Amino acid sequence: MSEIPGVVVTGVSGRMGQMLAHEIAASDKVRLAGALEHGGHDWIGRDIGAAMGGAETGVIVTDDPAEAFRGAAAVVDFTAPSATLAFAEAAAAAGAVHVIGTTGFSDEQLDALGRVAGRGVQVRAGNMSLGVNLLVGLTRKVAEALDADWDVEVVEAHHNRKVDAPSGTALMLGEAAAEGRGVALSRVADRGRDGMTGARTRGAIGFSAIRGGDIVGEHDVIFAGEGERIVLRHVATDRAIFARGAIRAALWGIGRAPGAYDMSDVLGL
Ligand SMILES: NC(=O)C1=CN([C@@H]2O[C@H](COP(=O)(O)OP(=O)(O)OC[C@H]3O[C@@H](n4cnc5c(N)ncnc54)[C@H](OP(=O)(O)O)[C@@H]3O)[C@@H](O)[C@H]2O)C=CC1
Ligand SMILES: O=C(O)C1=N[C@H](C(=O)O)C[C@H](O)C1
Repeated sequence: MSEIPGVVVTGVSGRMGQMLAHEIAASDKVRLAGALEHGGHDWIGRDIGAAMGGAETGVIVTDDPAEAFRGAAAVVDFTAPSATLAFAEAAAAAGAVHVIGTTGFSDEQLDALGRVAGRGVQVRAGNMSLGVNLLVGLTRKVAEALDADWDVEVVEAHHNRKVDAPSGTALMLGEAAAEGRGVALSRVADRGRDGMTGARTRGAIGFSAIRGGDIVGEHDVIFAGEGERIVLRHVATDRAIFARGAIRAALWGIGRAPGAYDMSDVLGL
């Protein structure tokens, strides 16, 4: 019988890190093989189960990626762009699948990640949930069917600790709308209205971000026409949906050829 694949969680004290550690512990398909935090974090050297306020697991939190990734089948990473770039190199060197949930990358950082994908398996998505990835397909389809008389607006809402905007999900949805219209998002995105902006540009894809309280993640894609409006909506109420998607991506990536994949590959959409 083959061994259950070992998965390392980076940023393990974070909102997603802790959710991942719980979901992996509850899974019979993967096991927690390592837990990582940055140098100086007060969880370093502690058992991850105890640090999270539960029973000991035998997995000690470390700040050394090379040590944590050695022998692991996958690394699940929901941290910050600069940390994820370093983890990409370390995961490729260790031969581990790198599942990237981190958002907020610059174009240069995405190029750098792409270069590492020549040497390792990366599965990256701004949203790992089944619902959002279905919504991406719906958005593309609706955008294909409508012309630029229909104004596209992506509105997202998140908790007050989120540091990047627009959200990774909003950008996925904007990309899908742009693809449906056959245009490059970079040419039509309208990402920050304030003051005397002038009238809306025909064909623009607009983005708005709400930040408040403990909102897990909500996304609307609005197609606003003359006399009618279509609203496609996803509401996340539990971060477990992202963690389960990430575990599914980790299992899917094992044994694949090096390259950059996303959740549509994992889910077969
Ligand atoms: N793709 C998806 O489905 C989803 C993506 N996300 C994205 O995941 C990311 C994390 O979100 P969230 O969990 O809410 O954020 P948190 O701030 O709660 O967690 C991030 C964690 O990463 C740690 N960290 C930062 N730098 C390093 C490093 N160099 N080495 C190790 N750990 C590090 C942080 O430590 P410290 O706090 O000490 O800085 C923190 O514990 C964001 O980019 C978010 O947008 C979130 C949910 C779903
Ligand atoms: O930071 C978050 O919380 C989330 N981030 C992702 C994003 O940027 O879209 C996914 C989800 O919406 C939660």
